[in-house]
Amino acid sequence: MWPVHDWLPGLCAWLKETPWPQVETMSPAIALAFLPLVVTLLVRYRHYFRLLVRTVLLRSLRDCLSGLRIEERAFSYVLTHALPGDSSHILTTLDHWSSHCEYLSHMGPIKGQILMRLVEEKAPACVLELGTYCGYSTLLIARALPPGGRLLTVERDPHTAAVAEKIIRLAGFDEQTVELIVGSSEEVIPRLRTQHQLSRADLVLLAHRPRCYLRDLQLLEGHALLPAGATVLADHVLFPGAPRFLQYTKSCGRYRCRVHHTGLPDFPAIKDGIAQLTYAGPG
Ligand SMILES: C[S@@+](CC[C@H](N)C(=O)[O-])C[C@H]1O[C@@H](n2cnc3c(N)ncnc32)[C@H](O)[C@@H]1O
Repeated sequence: MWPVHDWLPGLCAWLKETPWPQVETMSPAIALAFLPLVVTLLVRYRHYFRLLVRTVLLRSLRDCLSGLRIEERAFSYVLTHALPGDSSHILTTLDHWSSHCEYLSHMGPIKGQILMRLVEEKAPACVLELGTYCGYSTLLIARALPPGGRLLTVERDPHTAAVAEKIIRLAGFDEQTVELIVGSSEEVIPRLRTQHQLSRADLVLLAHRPRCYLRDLQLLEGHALLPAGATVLADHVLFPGAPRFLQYTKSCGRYRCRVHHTGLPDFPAIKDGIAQLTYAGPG
């Protein structure tokens, strides 16, 4: 799940560009004159308001009413509707729940296709994912791994990780194939070699917090965990956006970069992108 403070600034950026009048000094007649502007903004940014309502207001209301977190509600739905051992069915069940019941901040099927296609094409022996959430993208990667391939996935929030663990095991992946590490990326990355026997990550998915992507990419470089030719995928590089990360990867001369343009799941009008980088080595 994206913390509100990650994406709300992006939403507000457009509104900030508008020169708002000094309300306290305004007469009602002038205030009324601004009504068309307010209506125009509401219409123009309706998709962002709808997203705000679904991801913050309705979610908080349901959390209060049910006493459960959204991840736990998603898991209950999966348990009662999906076929155990069938990762494809679990993925479509999560998509269905997100579209028809409650909006889940997962990767969704369109970006999911890009991710799966790349994993199949690159056939990585070791994959590292930062930001497991409910395990949606984890299942996509695990399904596409070559025989003997290994996936390490890192989730900071222990409650979310507990749900992801159950979904991953329900789909039939054992701990040899998919290892879930509970902890924050900046603490886990330096311990990957010694505590988790990961000497290189052939493919990395950054899906945790766009504002941490640059720091964590540099940590991976610094700990020599990226072999030359490694693929790094970074989700949400356009919304909420990771401008410093994109600028670094384009200007440092060690990455080939391409952005796949997509929309958010169920909000195609909100433009987003997934960056695909190829690491050339320390140079
Ligand atoms: C947008 S969700 C990931 C969605 C997931 N990849 C999917 O498609 O289902 C982001 C997740 O990253 C986790 N997270 C945020 N910062 C993190 C960090 N520094 N290290 C590890 N996990 C983090 C959040 O708790 C959240 O569960």
